[in-house]
Amino acid sequence: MFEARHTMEAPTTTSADKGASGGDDGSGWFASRAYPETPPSGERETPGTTDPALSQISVRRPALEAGPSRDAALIRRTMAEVAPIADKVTSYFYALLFVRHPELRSLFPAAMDTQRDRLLRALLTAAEHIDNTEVLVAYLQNLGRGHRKYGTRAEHYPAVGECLIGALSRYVSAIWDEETEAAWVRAYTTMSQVMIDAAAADELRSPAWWYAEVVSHELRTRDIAVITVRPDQPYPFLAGQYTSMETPWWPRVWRHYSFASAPRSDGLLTFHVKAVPAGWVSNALVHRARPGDIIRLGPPTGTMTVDHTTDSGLLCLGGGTGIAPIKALVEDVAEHGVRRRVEVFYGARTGHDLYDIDTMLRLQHNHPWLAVRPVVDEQARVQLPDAIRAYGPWNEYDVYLSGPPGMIRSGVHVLRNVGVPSERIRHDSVEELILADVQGP
Ligand SMILES: NC(=O)C1=CN([C@@H]2O[C@H](COP(=O)(O)OP(=O)(O)OC[C@H]3O[C@@H](n4cnc5c(N)ncnc54)[C@H](O)[C@@H]3O)[C@@H](O)[C@H]2O)C=CC1
Repeated sequence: MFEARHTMEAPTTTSADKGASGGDDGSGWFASRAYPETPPSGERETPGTTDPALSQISVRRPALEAGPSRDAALIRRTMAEVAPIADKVTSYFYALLFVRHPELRSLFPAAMDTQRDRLLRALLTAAEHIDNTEVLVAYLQNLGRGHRKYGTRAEHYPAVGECLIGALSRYVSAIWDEETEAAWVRAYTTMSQVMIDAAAADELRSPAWWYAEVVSHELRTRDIAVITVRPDQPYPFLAGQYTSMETPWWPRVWRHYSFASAPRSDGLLTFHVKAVPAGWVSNALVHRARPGDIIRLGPPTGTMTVDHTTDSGLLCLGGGTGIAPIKALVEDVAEHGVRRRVEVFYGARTGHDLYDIDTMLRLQHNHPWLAVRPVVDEQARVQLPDAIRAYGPWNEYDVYLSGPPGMIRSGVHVLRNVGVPSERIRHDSVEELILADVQGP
């Protein structure tokens, strides 16, 4: 069996679960420029610190030239080789991990099918942005914070890194050489350090997860429920963000749901859940959950939030349960009290599937700046994104897309077509959405 020739460096900050201090400074990444102190819009976090442990990391990080680096090229080449055989590589990786480190098995769900996609997605995303310090560091920090709820600790990262390199070297042996391995060791060490630091910093300000009690459960259609929960402690978030949820029936299986309301004074959180075929978590939430049940919530995440520094109009497209965060955004605009035009196109397959239309029409009734336009597939001659062509112009609007991945893709296409600049278009990652509805085996 392959043994990594380079030893994984031990993390430089102490474990996230030991109350270590740490910051979110991602300086010293592949490029020479420093990571900016202000995170991308919507990210709520404290600026980077000058923790001595971190300056130590900067020194130890690879000092590479700005621009596309040799390491980045080698990593991209590996990932291009891995892509067509991703399933095999990830299966082998987990086999290696659980044989060498059986104590880590309990951190993962009993059924590993969906987990496999997650590792690969994380790697592909990291490889894709390896030359874009800002995007990559923000992504990894988020990943590090999100890993706290799994019970991940700093000392787990070297084990994962060794098995990852073991799996890669075995399956891309044709191009694997010492230089490639050294590039992976450097990249993984740096990436895991960003995650560890972000987790440690997050530990100082918020719990790894929240317990929440279901306080109401309303079946709106045969397969859609509106569920309201009360977290056991304050849960700060922004309208337009989403969270991860674990039910008592499927331990360690987490699924993403958007907040369907802006933050409320009573602290309650509402979600719209559609039971998808073989979707374990969604079926449990729709058909099994009842008031009194206790679920777990991960931290809030996502950047599909309203920029309150401008008064541009908002164009919102919500397809199916994708209307949930759109409703939260409308409430957010209403609470800020600034008169700005908000146009919502709400798409569904049938009139019956417009399960939240009464709420949206009530909001329209109360707010003269809001227009809500239902688009029902079986009545409209065009699909949701195309429906916006009959209105506009939209090039001065900030646009929010929320719904199935196909709708997001075609929505971006239509919007670009009608002249909306890409920097004005916001939506959650399509990959996240695909994972949100992941099927069981
Ligand atoms: N529950 C939640 O909090 C959230 C859910 N989502 C995602 O929204 C989706 C909702 O699923 P369903 O309610 O079953 O929606 P659905 O599949 O019934 O689609 C809703 C509407 O979106 C439009 N649409 C769908 N596919 C399209 C395509 N390829 N091109 C153009 N328009 C298209 C159509 O107008 C359709 O009626 C899921 O993928 C879910 O992950 C997104 C954000 C939040």
